[in-house]
Amino acid sequence: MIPYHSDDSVIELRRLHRNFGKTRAVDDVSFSVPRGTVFGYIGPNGAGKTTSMRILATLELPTLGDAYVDGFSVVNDPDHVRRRLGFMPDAFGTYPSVNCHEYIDFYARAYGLAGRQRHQRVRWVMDFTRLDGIAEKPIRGLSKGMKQRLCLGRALVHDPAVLILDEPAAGLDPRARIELRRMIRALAEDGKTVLVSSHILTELAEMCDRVGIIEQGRLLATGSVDEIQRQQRTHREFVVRVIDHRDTAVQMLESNDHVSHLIVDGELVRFQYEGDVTHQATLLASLIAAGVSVAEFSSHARSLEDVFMQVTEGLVQ
Ligand SMILES: Nc1ncnc2c1ncn2[C@@H]1O[C@H](COP(=O)(O)OP(=O)(O)OP(=O)(O)O)[C@@H](O)[C@H]1O
Repeated sequence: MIPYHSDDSVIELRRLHRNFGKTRAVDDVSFSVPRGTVFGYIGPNGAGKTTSMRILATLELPTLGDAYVDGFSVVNDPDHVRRRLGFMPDAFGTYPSVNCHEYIDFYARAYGLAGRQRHQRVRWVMDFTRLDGIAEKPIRGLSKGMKQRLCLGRALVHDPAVLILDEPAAGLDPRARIELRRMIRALAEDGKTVLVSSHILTELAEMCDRVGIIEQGRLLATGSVDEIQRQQRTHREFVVRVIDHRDTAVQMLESNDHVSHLIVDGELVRFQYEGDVTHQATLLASLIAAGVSVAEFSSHARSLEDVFMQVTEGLVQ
């Protein structure tokens, strides 16, 4: 079978749909991930991340559309896909009395590795994921961070070109999260292509080259974290402190086409403003010309969490 490649994309979702009864778990999602890059798949609970990842891992079939891993279709060539892909699910099936080394070795055998090649690969995985210090420890005694490293090790054992990691940082302490980020970046620098999910944008921001934000099955925005932040900057948050003629100020702001989400909080009037700096200057001048006493007129850049909240309110659709 000749693989399909539209460009240098190693992961590609093309108009992917997956329905469960009336639930549109994945609703017309398309994006691609170039070789050697990390793509963050971000969305709230129930957004459709796991379903898309399970389709890529050939554990679920799409209702419509297709997805490609290294050019091979998950629908038509699942065997080729499986050989190229390591999947780290969000739930970890445990074998409590098996130790870490036995677990990784078992998966190496399951992937058909034998003899010296298996020995070397298991050693590499144990070293890379820092499991070698706890090689003899039974799985039942592992911390959450150790279990996540073991699960990542399992996904790496057959040296796949593509990694699909479903919420790998969930429940990790800050140190374990930093270690995970380093490992994922090292894998990308080694040429692997990574799709990693989370419901927290800040958790992924530093490790991802690009991110996609998904909600209710629909992809709302894609781009680098900077690009997404810049797209949202047109909606800046403003705070105006009005010490006299507040009602006039509110009336003027409410009738301004660039103003939305206005909240009055004592002397403070907060709102979102969609307009460039010239419009902002005109707005301030017109408030003062109307006799409003403005003691403060300020805007602030939105945090990543604000951006996420705004995107997932559907403002970008
Ligand atoms: N096997 C299934 N049968 C019925 N509905 C399902 C099934 N799998 C997922 N869903 C539904 O599809 C939607 C998307 O779920 P999915 O698990 O893909 O979201 P998610 O973004 O991974 O969420 P979370 O962060 O909570 O894991 C949800 O409404 C979920 O209830």
